[in-house]
Amino acid sequence: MPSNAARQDAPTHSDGPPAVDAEALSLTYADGTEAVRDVSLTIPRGEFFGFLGPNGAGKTTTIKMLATLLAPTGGRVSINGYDVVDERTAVRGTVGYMAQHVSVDRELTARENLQFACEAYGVSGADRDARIEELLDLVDLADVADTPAGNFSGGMQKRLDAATALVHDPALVFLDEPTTGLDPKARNRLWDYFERINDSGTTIFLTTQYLEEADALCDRLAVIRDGELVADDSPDALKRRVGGTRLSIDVEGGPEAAARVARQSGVLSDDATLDTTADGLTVATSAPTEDGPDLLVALRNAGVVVTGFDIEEATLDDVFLTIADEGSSGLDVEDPQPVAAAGESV
Ligand SMILES: Nc1ncnc2c1ncn2[C@@H]1O[C@H](COP(=O)(O)OP(=O)(O)OP(=O)(O)O)[C@@H](O)[C@H]1O
Repeated sequence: MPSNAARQDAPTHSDGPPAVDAEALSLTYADGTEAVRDVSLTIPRGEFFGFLGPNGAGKTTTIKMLATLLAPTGGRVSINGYDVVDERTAVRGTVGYMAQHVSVDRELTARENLQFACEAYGVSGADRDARIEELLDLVDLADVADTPAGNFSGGMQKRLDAATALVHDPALVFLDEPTTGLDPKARNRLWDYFERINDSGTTIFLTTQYLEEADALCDRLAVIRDGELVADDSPDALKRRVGGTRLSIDVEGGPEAAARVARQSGVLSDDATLDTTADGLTVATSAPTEDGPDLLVALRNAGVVVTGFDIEEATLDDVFLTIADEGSSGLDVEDPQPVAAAGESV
């Protein structure tokens, strides 16, 4: 499985204008739905960027504005240096778009699908054949280049679909939930492929339902909720902001006494947050190696019998749940709730 750590050497291609430079971007539909509100976002060239959010949050509306398929009703955005309203054609020449639903022609072979895409994007002459062979190799379809796409598995069709979005060698490619419905093996192969195109310098703007996918691939993530950006950071920084590490402590006789000891002992660090479970306590903390042992000692000294102890790293699921639980201000809160305040609700 790919990892962010392994990919830190990927080129960033920071020369030239950013891939995406949006300022107060907004879109209100004709029926009054404010789908996107005041989104400001800069994505440097070469970044592998993930765009996450619950259903109806405004992801597709945002992508459509960036790809010039919808005109913003407020704000401005330039793509690879071109304005999406005033320089639409130029923007389109620099972006590729892989929609959620496969759009390959099942009657045509893999090579014919790519030839068709070349015609659509105006790729011609000697360049065209070389580009097609290069893409067939890149997505591991060279051996089946002359097989109709209708005979391909779902994963192979997705790889072909992704290749068709790249025939004109775009600087930026939008991948809208590209692995939805694929089995884990097919998903992993597609991940390899996305990493390869990113390593070759293409900026990637990915939306996905799979947080594990975002975690594995993306240098940076933004989260949109109710049309507004509520987070924009690296996957690791987002996890730290929802508590970093969680201690889970099971006790005998219900959680109330343990929660009282934890609250009154004063051993937990200032940024720790305390919650109760059916079997005991959870403590979200950025200092697990101090808070864990100190709390266990305090509990033992107070006569609370500990029956289980576990340490879990925060995941992107926790980031997502925090947003769902706390509303749009969830991840804007830099300082988590202090222990004393959390204790009031115990
Ligand atoms: N053509 C439209 N007219 C009016 N409202 C729309 C239109 N398209 C989308 N919306 C609304 O705009 C909001 C954002 O929708 P959008 O499709 O951008 O969200 P999304 O994050 O892509 O959701 P999903 O993950 O379900 O695809 C939603 O409230 C949706 O109902």
